[in-house]
Amino acid sequence: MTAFQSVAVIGAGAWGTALATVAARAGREVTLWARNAEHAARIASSRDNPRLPGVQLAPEIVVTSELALAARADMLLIATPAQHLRGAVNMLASHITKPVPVIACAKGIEHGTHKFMTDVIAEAAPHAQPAILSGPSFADDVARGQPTAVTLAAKDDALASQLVQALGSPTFRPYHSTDIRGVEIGGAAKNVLAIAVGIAVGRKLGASAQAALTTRGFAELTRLGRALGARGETLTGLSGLGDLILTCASPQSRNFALGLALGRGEQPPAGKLAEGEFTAPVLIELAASQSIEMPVSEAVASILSGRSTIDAAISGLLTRPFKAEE
Ligand SMILES: NC(=O)C1=CN([C@@H]2O[C@H](COP(=O)(O)OP(=O)(O)OC[C@H]3O[C@@H](n4cnc5c(N)ncnc54)[C@H](O)[C@@H]3O)[C@@H](O)[C@H]2O)C=CC1
Ligand SMILES: O=C(CO)COP(=O)(O)O
Repeated sequence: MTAFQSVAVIGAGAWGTALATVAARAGREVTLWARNAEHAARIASSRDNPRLPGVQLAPEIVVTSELALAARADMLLIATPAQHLRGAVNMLASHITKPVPVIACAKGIEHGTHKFMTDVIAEAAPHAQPAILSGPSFADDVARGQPTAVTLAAKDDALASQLVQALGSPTFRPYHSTDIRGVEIGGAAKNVLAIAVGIAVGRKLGASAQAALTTRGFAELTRLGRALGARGETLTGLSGLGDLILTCASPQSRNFALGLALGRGEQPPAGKLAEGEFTAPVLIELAASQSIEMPVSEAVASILSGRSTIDAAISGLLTRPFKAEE
């Protein structure tokens, strides 16, 4: 018997919808909250969500736009885009009057503050018990019940374990951890690096370049992680290397797809959230504040901001001084 019988998912996009399905599969009572009443009513009656086409919502999932209803749950999953997480938690804060696990499911770093998602939760809802869920998991795969494994971290290991018990099932396997920061860094940085790799593939630089860029991307993710106190096993685990491998290898990733389009000189896919676009500038600010070199992420940020052309950025990376591998 789990301590967390009911689950509310805040944000009814692709990931929120997939996570609602996960929680229902694990036997929880599930509420999926959409901020738009019309959108909620449409999903509630059609049992599908245009953000996750072809996936039928289990009949027992309650879809609502009433925040008070969702906020009653034993645990809350926040599945908005990273830059909207504070707004969502601010709305919930007055309902969180006792310790309740609030799990960040977004991947990113807040603009302006350089804060990671669990820090934003702690600040916006002081009674919340912040946790983070991240790892190689496309919403579509997860919702269809394809096997996936992720990391779920909370400050308290016993709590992280209980949350894993509440959400886990044979096809969705969370591994518990207390390395919150390590999990957050992997999820945020891999999106930026996936844009870089997508650009290289779009420019037809070859499979060897794809492997080299992914690996050097991992080296810079690790450098930042170490500087911010992340554990090595987290960085090489599901939420670090695992998610980087997935996202840097598949056009199913919206970040990779954005890079691919840029590399080919095409228009990026419309209406698709690519978090790396928002994370890139804040990631390099954060790295600079720690005196950490992140040349691949820096190249992505300069291309996205128009400070550099793709060809100049590639040439800049290829003509860096030779150095020891680290
Ligand atoms: N789609 C995926 O495969 C995965 C996505 N994620 C992460 O989940 C987060 C959300 O991504 P998706 O669901 O894919 O994006 P999406 O674009 O499909 O959906 C985002 C949803 O958030 C809602 N939203 C925006 N601001 C809100 C607010 N203030 N309050 C409540 N709802 C709000 C939007 O209406 C939309 O329904 C991102 O950080 C992404 O990196 C993580 C793992 C997998
Ligand atoms: O985070 C994800 C997979 O783990 C989803 O990747 P994209 O946001 O690039 O689609």
